[in-house]
Amino acid sequence: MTATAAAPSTGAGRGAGPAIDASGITVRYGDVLALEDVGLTVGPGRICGLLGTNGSGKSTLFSTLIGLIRPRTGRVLLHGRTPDQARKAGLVAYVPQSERIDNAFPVRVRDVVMMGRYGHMGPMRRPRRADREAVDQALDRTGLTDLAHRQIGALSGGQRKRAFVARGIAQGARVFLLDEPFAGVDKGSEGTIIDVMRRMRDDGRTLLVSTHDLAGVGDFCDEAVLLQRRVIARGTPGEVLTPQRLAEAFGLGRPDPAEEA
Ligand SMILES: Nc1ncnc2c1ncn2[C@@H]1O[C@H](COP(=O)(O)OP(=O)(O)OP(=O)(O)O)[C@@H](O)[C@H]1O
Repeated sequence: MTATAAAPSTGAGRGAGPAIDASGITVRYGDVLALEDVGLTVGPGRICGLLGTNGSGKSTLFSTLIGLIRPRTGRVLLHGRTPDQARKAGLVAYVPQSERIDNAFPVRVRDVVMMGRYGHMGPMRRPRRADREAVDQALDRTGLTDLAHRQIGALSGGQRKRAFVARGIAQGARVFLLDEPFAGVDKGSEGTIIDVMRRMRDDGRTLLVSTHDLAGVGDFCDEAVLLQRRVIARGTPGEVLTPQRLAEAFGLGRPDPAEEA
């Protein structure tokens, strides 16, 4: 499946073309075909669920969207910019499954969120009032104001995820790529993360969220993509999460050495 063609644009707000526009993406790791002709278009202010079994290519797609992997074929535009341009402009934030943070590392939540402002500061990285205000707003948006002075290592997994989302908000990112935000968090934290995501969408930000939580997808996603090396289905959660399509995705999830060659 390929993406809807759209004229590149330089804007990053609502109504300025797709926030995420990828087409014809093929990625190989040696002999392993990880993504094949993948297309994805997500409009501004939308939450899109990225669904697929282990090994279906979700992390590879994230890495491609953020420019860490150069696809063999295909094209990615984020708000009309290449991944490198979008990253340099701070337009995109990637929240991986587990941040490599040493729990004993003495850094407060507020410091982590302030890191999102580094691109806005001079070489001395001395925060100005605008930086402090952006951090306060991001902490508020993610419900972390009361934990701002807590050590990052003293947070729960869900709170830590919110701290990294807050860093992206402070940075001014418009596109968020969230890799398994619910992994290892309890139901209460999951609800809080969903509230945060909805608020971000209401602010006009765009979220691509990989998840195994198929039951919850209809609750918080406007649209969904079912990935199994290729795009098997995309549309509303109701259109995508049909028993037949899920069976297809999970059936295709079994290794097929002949196809991987
Ligand atoms: N560095 C690598 N070298 C070789 N093969 C890789 C590499 N990274 C991923 N793969 C393979 O590419 C395919 C897609 O992997 P990817 O990590 O993108 O899947 P995923 O959907 O994110 O999986 P999970 O849900 O387990 O995180 C898999 O077959 C995987 O084994």
